Amino acid sequence: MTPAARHAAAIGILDRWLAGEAAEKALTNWARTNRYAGSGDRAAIRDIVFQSIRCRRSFAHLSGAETGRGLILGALRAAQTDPATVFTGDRFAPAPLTDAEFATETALPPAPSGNVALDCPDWLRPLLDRALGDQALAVLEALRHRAPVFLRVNSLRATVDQAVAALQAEGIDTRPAPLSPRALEVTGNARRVQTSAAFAAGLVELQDAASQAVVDLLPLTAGARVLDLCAGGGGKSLAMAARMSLQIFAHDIDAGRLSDLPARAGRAGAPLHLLDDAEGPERMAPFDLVLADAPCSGSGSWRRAPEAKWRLTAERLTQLCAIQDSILTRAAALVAPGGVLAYATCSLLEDENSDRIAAFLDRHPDWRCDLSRQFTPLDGADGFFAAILRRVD
Ligand SMILES: C[S@@+](CC[C@H](N)C(=O)[O-])C[C@H]1O[C@@H](n2cnc3c(N)ncnc32)[C@H](O)[C@@H]1O
Repeated sequence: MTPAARHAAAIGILDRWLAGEAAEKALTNWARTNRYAGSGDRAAIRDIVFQSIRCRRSFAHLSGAETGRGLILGALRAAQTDPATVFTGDRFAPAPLTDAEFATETALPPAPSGNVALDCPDWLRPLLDRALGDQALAVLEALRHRAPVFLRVNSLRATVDQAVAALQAEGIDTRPAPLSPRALEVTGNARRVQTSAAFAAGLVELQDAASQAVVDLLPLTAGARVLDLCAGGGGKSLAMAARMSLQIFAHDIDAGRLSDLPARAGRAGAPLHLLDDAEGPERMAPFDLVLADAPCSGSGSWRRAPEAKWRLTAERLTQLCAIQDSILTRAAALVAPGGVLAYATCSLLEDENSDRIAAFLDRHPDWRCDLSRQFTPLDGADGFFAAILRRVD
């Protein structure tokens, strides 16, 4: 496909996204009905679509229209690319600019500023300012760009040097990521990772470096009984299993979220025990450490999942905070005397992080917070929060 044809495809997909369809679904549907597109085309279209979603507000401003066409016209203007090279009207390319679109071409709107330039919903800005202080602008700017791809070297299968060499032999370049000793940033051929022999053999897992750093903070001791209460895909369970020999129990309110975990654990050589509803966490309690990696706004990972930035509402945030409070209360009751409750989110907002810990400590005066840490994209990876809580004897 020509670059213009890829942009034409992105316009159609963005229109469907703006009409309410999830971006992944719109991309999949497009690929199903356009089977001539190769993997390189699909990847390029996906990049155009996701970058337009990240920068929805500033791109729409630059074209004066929040439509698929408007977002792509704004993207081209932001990149200082002549729109006429894409809006050619050739076969498979977008139609030439209309008179109205061309008018904004000759009299460009003023450069975006403030929250428009930062692609930040207005209502969220005070919350981000409160959480991030003078780093807010730099973090918001970072969230306008694509995230790096990180791997975790699975020490149950390989040393870091062995994994780097195996990846290199398959043409995948990496460099150490400073946030965690087993984290690698992929610097070349990231798209080959999931089909590589190194991945199939369990040498590496895809996992954000800050997510790995959160697991590094957990005060684990060999042989401990550990519950991953909100295990989801199991990324943190697998990372804990790779740190040392533990009895790990993985649970999620949505059992479907755990469905890939047995295969992932098998590939990684990580012994995990999945807890279904019948064999629930309460029946298997107490645990030496309970990790509550709670559902959240995902504001720390808006580079990877930018739709969430525009979907989040104040009402949804209030609901999430209530869910986080109830998960913390439930988790605390599962911890053995002298044990640890670890709380984590991939959020940048204090509302979901230190405020939830403060509210928990108000409700549970017999607990104290030993440590808390906020990671932001300025640390090099996704935004994450972690707090380590202990019951006071
Ligand atoms: C942030 S994700 C977990 C990510 C996962 N720990 C990882 O590292 O890959 C949050 C998970 O919490 C689950 N969840 C939501 N409410 C829950 C609850 N009340 N109890 C347990 N899990 C819950 C969701 O289904 C979701 O899978």
